[in-house]
Amino acid sequence: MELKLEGVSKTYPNGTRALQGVNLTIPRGMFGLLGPNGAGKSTLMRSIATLQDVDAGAMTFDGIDLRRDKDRLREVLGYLPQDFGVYPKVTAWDMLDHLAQLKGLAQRGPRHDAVKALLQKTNLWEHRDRRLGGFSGGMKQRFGIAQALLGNPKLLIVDEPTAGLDPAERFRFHNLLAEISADVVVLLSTHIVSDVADLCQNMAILAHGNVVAAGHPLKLVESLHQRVWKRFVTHQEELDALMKELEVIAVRRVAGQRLVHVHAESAPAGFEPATPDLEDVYFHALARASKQS
Ligand SMILES: Nc1ncnc2c1ncn2[C@@H]1O[C@H](COP(=O)(O)OP(=O)(O)OP(=O)(O)O)[C@@H](O)[C@H]1O
Repeated sequence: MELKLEGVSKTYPNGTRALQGVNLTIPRGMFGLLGPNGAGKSTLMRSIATLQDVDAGAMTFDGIDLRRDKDRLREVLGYLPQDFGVYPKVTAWDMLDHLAQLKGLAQRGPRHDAVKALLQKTNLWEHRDRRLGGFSGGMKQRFGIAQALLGNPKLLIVDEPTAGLDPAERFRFHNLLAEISADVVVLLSTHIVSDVADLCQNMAILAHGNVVAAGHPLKLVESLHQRVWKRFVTHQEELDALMKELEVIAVRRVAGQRLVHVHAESAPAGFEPATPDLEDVYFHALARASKQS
């Protein structure tokens, strides 16, 4: 069971090339799709969710041709969109029950069993009679996952689900996704690097509609071993000079100071070795991509 994308391209009518020949193989488990704003993540998510058409390329999931058999894909798809809205005056139970009916769960008994199981799974059972308008951001996102899981999907797409969640809610949401991903393909789109570092067995980085890096997060980090160097800088002029001379991949704030990470085959003067992490992989891939474009 895998999702396969080959040469997927999409240009909007205004000429924006949102996807430029995307090739990806996405196996069972959590797959993280990282990219900055405008990289094309949502375009790709909506296209896989059969909500919009691509111009070229092939997309298949478990023997289903996504471009031809949209209805078959929808039967096995769960989708939590980026802008998931809820009816504020409706209770969690009533809303999920209604959505379950729309999903085709016609018989009351089995439907109620499914609704109950999903509210329990997402830790919302005790809040079932509360109106959705009173839910916190994290509770709304967990409700979003409950509705996406109706009908036991085999492919679950979640688009930027943790934006705006506090650390405790994010942690809870991560645990929920990790639990679900044992049985299904979960495609998580995000611009938060630590979401992918914490959760995903496989990942890709998208920039300007292109896949600029893909693989196992730890292997990608390993590929930068002894190639990332760090140094604190105090003055802007120092930083400007480094930017000109070296391949600066990130400037972070650490305890109020600026810490520069550069990519180089050996230590530049004044730099010491840094232990690379997924942020280095991400910024290095983006820097390489913007140089090439
Ligand atoms: N309906 C549209 N018409 C024209 N251009 C669009 C449309 N939707 C998206 N775009 C453009 O396509 C590119 C990719 O957008 P997309 O929303 O897929 O990126 P993203 O990676 O999901 O970014 P974000 O995190 O900001 O949602 C951007 O340049 C965006 O402005």
